[in-house]
Amino acid sequence: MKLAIALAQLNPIVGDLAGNAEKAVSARNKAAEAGADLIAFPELFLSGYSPEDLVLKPAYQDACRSACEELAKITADGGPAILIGLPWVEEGKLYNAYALLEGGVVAALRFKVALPNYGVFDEKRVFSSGELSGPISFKGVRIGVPICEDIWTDEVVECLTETGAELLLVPNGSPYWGDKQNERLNIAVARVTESHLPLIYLNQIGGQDEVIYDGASFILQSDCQLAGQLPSFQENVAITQWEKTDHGWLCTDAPKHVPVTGPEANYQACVLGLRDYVEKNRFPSVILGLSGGIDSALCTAMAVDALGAERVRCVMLPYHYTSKESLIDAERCAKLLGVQYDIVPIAAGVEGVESELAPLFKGAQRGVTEENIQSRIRGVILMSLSNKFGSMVVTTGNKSEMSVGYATLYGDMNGGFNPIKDLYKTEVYSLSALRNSWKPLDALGPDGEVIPVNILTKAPTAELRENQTDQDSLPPYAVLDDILECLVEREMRVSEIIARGHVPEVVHKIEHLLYMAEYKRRQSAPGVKVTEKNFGRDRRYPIVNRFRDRT
Ligand SMILES: Nc1ncnc2c1ncn2[C@@H]1O[C@H](COP(=O)(O)OP(=O)(O)OC[C@H]2O[C@@H]([n+]3cccc(C(=O)O)c3)[C@H](O)[C@@H]2O)[C@@H](O)[C@H]1O
Ligand SMILES: Nc1ncnc2c1ncn2[C@@H]1O[C@H](COP(=O)(O)OP(=O)(O)OP(=O)(O)O)[C@@H](O)[C@H]1O
Ligand SMILES: NC(=O)CC[C@H](N)C(=O)O
Repeated sequence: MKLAIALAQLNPIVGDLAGNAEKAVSARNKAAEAGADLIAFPELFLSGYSPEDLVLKPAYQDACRSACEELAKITADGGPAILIGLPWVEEGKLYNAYALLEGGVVAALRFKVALPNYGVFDEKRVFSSGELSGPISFKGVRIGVPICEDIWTDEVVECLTETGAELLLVPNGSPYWGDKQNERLNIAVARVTESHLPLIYLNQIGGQDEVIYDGASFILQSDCQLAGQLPSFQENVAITQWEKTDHGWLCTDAPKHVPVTGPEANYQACVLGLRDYVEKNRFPSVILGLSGGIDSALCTAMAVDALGAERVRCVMLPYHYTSKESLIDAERCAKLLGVQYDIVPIAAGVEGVESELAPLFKGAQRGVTEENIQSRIRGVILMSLSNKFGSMVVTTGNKSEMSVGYATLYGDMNGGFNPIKDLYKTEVYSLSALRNSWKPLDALGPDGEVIPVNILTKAPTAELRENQTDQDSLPPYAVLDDILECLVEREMRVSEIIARGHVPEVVHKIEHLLYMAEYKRRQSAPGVKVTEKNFGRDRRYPIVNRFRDRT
């Protein structure tokens, strides 16, 4: 017996039920042409993943069900059956469901059992857990459909194996972070080893607010050999061929792409996250302040790779402290990337604000307040351009700055989305160097050097006062980033961090700054998640917090 299964690794839009159904129909048409018996879509594909609290709305639940019943009708044509995820209400309970659409009707339904409730997930908040159940029968083949988290423990697959599953097809909404693909492979290998069943791991791609899905779907034979691999960060409808042998089902043909990993994957995640945020929110274009520094240069490169140079506008906003070097570097970067570049001096704005405040500030010392006025005037100018032309402001604070509050509220923190929010400054440097020698396949920007080398080699400075460098108030970024990674990602004790060789006062100071900046992060724009613990959905700390680790 043979079976052709199409795998639709596609990019849905949350709430766009008609658009997602249309994508499903067009993928099914392709699958039909290729002679597929069945086409499978990722977790909650019809509703878009993750719908969060939207899924609690009765009107949305009804709309999802209607869209599913409409989609089912097309399967009356005898073409490929459809496996698709959607929210489903049964006896007053809301489930994360996977449906088989066959012969014009919803022929079978299975409900997710294991609801993830950690990190970026809150599924216990919105869904009821399904009962353990057996496989779906399709053309006499018993297909087990554990849904995403259902394979992260052994219980669900054990039940499917005991109830006669011949093949496992796992629909996923599995978010990207650095080493995720390895973790997925380990989990999948464990389930295959226990069950002796081949496993199809089908993930979606795309950005949904701060969370990025990288696709990278794969197929394991029952002996754990990798039988197929779909691309990372790209839509793909793959046809896979299956044959029943004496030893069970064997995948005889499937595409074998090479998955993207490491820094290249982080860069692609940032580009995809920015592109989907802009496109899915229907912005015509984006605008950034280009300072001649590395953060705004990398963000501009990412924006051009995501949207094309014609949809990216940069503005240099010089003041007295802006060096000639910055002006040259910013202009050169804009030229290399081919973006519109304007210069709008901020002196008149800054001086206007300062002179109005002069009577009130009489006798007070000049300092950070005046530095922040520069940043805020830049923010006003960028937001004015945004209002006038509809372009979204891209904000550029990296994870090191966001950690210690090294950014001005209502100033350079203005903006709608931040592609580098989860990249430490040291990674901003390494990804900038990487982009000068490589670009993603689907990048819309130019090849070769796009970030002038001088931007990579000079000392970073906010240029808010004479001869300022970031290191005046912060330890070198290599030290800062190591301490932050220990505190944020690894939740290490201060004593353990000191034992790594860091100066105690510095570690205590960074810990203090990290807690003190929580209020800023709560008001910050969302940005792409690339680590296991981002600021936003992952790391949820209180703002009022007197705890300091003195153990
Ligand atoms: N817990 C809390 N909850 C709510 N609001 C709170 C608060 N604590 C302070 N605030 C408010 O926040 C204000 C202080 O925040 P803010 O006005 O941002 O100012 P602040 O954090 O004092 O200064 C900004 C810092 O960022 C640095 N910076 C600025 C611009 C660019 C860069 C760069 O290199 O990228 C660095 C700058 O050198 C300075 O160290 C206070 O005046 C108060 O109004
Ligand atoms: N002179 C300027 N012209 C245009 N935008 C600016 C200017 N100075 C700052 N900005 C904007 O404010 C952001 C914060 O910049 P700042 O120079 O203070 O520190 P930074 O975090 O080191 O960033 P960068 O590396 O881009 O300079 C910049 O990324 C940029 O978007
Ligand atoms: N949507 C899910 O259930 C995903 C959970 C799973 N642990 C993952 O991150 O891939």
